[in-house]
Amino acid sequence: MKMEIISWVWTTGATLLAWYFLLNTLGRRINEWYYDFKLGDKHRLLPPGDMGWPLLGKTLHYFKHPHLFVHNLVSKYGEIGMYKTHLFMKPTIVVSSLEASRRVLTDDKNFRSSYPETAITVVKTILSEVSSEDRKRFRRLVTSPILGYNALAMFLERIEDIVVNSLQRMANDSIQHPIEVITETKSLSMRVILHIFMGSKDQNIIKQVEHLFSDIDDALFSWPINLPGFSYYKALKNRKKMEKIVGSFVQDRKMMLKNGEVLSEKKDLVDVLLELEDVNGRKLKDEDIVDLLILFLIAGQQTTASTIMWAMIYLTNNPLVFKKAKEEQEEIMKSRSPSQQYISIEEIKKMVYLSKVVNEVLRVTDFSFLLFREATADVNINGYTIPKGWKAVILPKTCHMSSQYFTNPKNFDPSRWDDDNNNNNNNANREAFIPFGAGTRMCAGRDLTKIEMLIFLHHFVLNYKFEQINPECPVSYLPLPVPKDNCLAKVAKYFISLEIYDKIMEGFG
Ligand code: HEM
Repeated sequence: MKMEIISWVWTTGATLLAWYFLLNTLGRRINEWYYDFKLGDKHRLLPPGDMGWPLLGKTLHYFKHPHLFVHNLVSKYGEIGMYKTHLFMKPTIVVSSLEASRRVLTDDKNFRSSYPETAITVVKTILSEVSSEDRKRFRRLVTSPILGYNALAMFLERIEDIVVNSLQRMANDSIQHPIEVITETKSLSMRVILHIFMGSKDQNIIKQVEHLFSDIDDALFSWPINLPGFSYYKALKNRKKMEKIVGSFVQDRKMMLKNGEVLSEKKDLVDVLLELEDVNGRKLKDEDIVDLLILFLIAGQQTTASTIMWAMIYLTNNPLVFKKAKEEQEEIMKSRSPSQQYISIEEIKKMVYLSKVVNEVLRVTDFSFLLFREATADVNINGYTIPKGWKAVILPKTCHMSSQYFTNPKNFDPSRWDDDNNNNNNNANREAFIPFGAGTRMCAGRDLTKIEMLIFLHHFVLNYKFEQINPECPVSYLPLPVPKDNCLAKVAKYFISLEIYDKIMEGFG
């Protein structure tokens, strides 16, 4: 009897295991067979890769660890630069080589922007809706107030006030308890965008928008389920409320502009947008302005917040870099006239070393968001085909961490950006530096981000110290890379005196 039971357990176990392997192998092949069949002979020109399970594809692998997902494809199939897979319910080619990435990002004829459904519905950007030629002209118009250091000069004082208040608040709060740095930098970057857009006069609206926005942002890459309890549902509801609030704000502004109540030197971005006209004398519609604000917030808040937080971490962990950056800022302060209160554009241009720090932080930060395109025709790159209707996705970090383009890519070394770089250990290929994308869709907020970071780091290296409570804390990568404890840390101002500073640090030790 005992022998029979043992034999039964063995047989059942072995049968289950065999079924598991059979189903696993078959299940994973079904997607592949389905697309091979659909493409006919063309499937022979697909790059190698793994299509994963039907519907789900490899989406969960991407969510688990975006860089590891791409890294695993490269390790398994070799450095061929393109791999087939299935993400967000669509057949997809992951593009990893610099040449292929640039080709996809800059070829507007054969590729269109194509983000997952949730992102498109939540953002609803007018920038995607207009045709290619109109888009270029329109984009130039609406982004001109925030592109270029000279255009941004009118917002410098405002940005600096927000930065100074934010650092001061971090230091004040740190006296009581450690703070979550990412929460602070998110609030900072949101305030910068809202103040630039709406001005500081409308604190009440800014507070309401800030509150509603956090749920919109969270739902960007969620499942598109529009039912109570799901984040997508909440995001759409909040978006509607936000449209109402910002819509009535835009109406008021229109009235003020009409009555000449807005002084030209006190203009906010919304005033500039309200006055814009295209070549045919057409003005932006109110709802376009609301869409643009939401687009700027979504595209700019978390990205900048995360980069500022990582800049604090990298500078603190690299004391020699910190010292060099501080010396440069001290030099700038020495040559400033006593009556000058705010950082000027000329001073920003003198922050040469700090700009290299910003570049290096942007290079090493683990941004995990993919840039999504869809092929509008069959496209051949290096002998492989991206079939019409398939997505092509790019993870800029793959180029940034490739030793082909950056020697010792894991080293944090701003001097790799020196113009006369003789440092053979740490070199940089500028062509491969694509944190803001490339082509006609390149980030519209890149100059704003750089200026915001330079102003922040100027004050940070001159006046503050920062210490993480859990420096070894693991990182979560989506939607953006942040230590899992939200970067719990203490921030202290130098001039409290080092003695008091040490006491604060001891208190948290
Ligand atoms: C560290 C900060 C930032 C990073 C890494 C970043 C990155 C990017 C990237 C990679 C793209 C290209 C997307 C694509 O090709 O599909 C993009 C687009 C965009 N970004 Fe940023 N961004 C940052 C900050 C900002 C800020 C502060 C703003 C505005 C306030 C902004 C506004 C935009 C807009 C409007 C687009 C869409 C442009 C278009 O479709 O024409 N970004 N960003």
